[in-house]
Amino acid sequence: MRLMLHFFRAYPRHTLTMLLAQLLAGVMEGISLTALLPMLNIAVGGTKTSGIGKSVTSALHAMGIAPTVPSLLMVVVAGVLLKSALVLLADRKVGYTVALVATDLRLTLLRALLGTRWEYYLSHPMGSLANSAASEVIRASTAYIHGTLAITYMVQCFVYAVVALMISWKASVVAFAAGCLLMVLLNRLIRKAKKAGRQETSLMQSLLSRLTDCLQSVKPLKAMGREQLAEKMLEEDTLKLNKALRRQVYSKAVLKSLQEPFLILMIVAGLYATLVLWNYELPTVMVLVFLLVRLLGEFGKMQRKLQELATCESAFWSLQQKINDANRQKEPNLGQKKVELEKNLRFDGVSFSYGKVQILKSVSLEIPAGASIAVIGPSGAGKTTLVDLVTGLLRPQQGEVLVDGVPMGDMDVKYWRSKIGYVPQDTVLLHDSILANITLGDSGLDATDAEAALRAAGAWDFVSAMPEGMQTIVGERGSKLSGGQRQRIAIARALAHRPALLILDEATSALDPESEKAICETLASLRGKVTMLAISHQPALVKVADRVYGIKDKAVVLDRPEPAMVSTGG
Ligand SMILES: Nc1ncnc2c1ncn2[C@@H]1O[C@H](COP(=O)(O)OP(=O)(O)OP(=O)(O)O)[C@@H](O)[C@H]1O
Repeated sequence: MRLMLHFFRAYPRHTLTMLLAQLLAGVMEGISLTALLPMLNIAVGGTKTSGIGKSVTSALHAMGIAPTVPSLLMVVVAGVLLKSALVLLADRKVGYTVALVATDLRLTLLRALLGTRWEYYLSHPMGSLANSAASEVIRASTAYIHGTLAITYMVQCFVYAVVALMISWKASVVAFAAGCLLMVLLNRLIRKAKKAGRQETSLMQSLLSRLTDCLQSVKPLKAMGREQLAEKMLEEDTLKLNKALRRQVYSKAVLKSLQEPFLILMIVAGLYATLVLWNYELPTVMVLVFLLVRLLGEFGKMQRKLQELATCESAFWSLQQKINDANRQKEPNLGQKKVELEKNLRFDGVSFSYGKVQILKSVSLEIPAGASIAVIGPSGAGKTTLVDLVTGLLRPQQGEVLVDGVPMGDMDVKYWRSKIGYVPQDTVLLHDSILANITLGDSGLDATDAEAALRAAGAWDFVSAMPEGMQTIVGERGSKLSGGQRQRIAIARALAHRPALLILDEATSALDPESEKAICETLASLRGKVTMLAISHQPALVKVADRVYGIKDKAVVLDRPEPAMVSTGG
């Protein structure tokens, strides 16, 4: 029920309306039930009506209506109809709230995930995050339905209990004791379902993160005939998941099957007590038994809903933990200054370590605006790390990265990044049109901007030759294009918003010499129009650079051509 309190705080208006409608529906049903008593009394030719039944007949008298079988039946029917209308209102509110809960959870999760530091993505499996946005959100919002239904049945039980209490306190006390006994006996099954639900949550996370990894590398796996290894890995989690689901189904089935015999037992005991031990009149016995059946029936439903709530609850808390985790790792945007890269980009005594492993030590270098810079160095030397420091995805432990003299800490980093065009080594295109892959949904860019970017990237010839031109769908991860074509689209994407700095992170290393040569020519044509920072081992790309920096032993040295401009760390 902690979850329902949480929902109540988050959606007080929706939850209150729903509860109020349920309560009124319960009262309506209560009225129609109490009208049964005098009605049955009259029907069986009884002379006296006492207790709650008398209140109903008095109320009818006060309204100028004679308490006859038809008028009392009208009260019963009116009560039931009003109850149905109120239940409809409550159900509609629940449905809307569930959709709202799912939407809010998804948006909160997405905002939290997209706002985190870069390091967060390095340590969290993507499949598990995708699972949270898809299945955990559904399970968490379903928990709201189960929780509200459990409350609904609780309200109904309360109303039946009050009516029963007004008819016979003895019978009510016995029924209440029976309810408590049922609760204690079956609570174990609810705990079991909760445990199985937690297992389902963690197994789904593991399964989906493995599945994402496997699907991302399905080509090499298939090419090497190793897909059965992935299958084995996934099969293990799937079988464990099956076990957890079976445990859930089993505990649900046991709960359901135990409830019915208990109900029959209680009715038999109730009939015996009211007819034989307490000698109640037949109308009273009939109404009490009817109430008992309804009360225990609703009680059983409440338990089943509590059990389902327990199974889904873990998805909500897991989701909440991810949102809190991501928010704790929110990327700070401390500064306000907007930089354009009009003068230069500088590293001033920058040192960076991943944990205890130092990658760069006291690096100082300058990238003048408009220059084309290449950074070379052996694998693992720290080239990508250097680029991540330029984009502000990583922050140095010592020293400063400055743009036009403004330190990163004083900059509006998001604005700075909007001035960057970034082309990674492995371009992942969206399964969408070429146009959409270039504009990325930016409303400030249209087909003309995309065409200009495609021309600048040397991609216009092959795009315009396609039957559907820029509307051509590129396939999953751009699989319908060649590596060189994908890379040109990626360059066009990076150029479309007219960046001040174009970063190429090993952008040509996966290409054949022909495609590489063509791309280098494109990059040479951009020289002087945009500041370029290219990480590369490729001689072709190094040749088009004005300056080449080399990373060696954690330091950056000028490789060519102006050694005086660079100072290296010791
Ligand atoms: N998130 C990380 N956590 C810990 N160590 C890391 C992390 N990212 C990179 N490293 C380590 O930092 C070093 C530099 O990595 P980086 O990716 O910057 O090298 P690189 O010069 O770009 O290499 P390559 O040319 O192979 O891409 C490597 O030894 C790498 O193992």
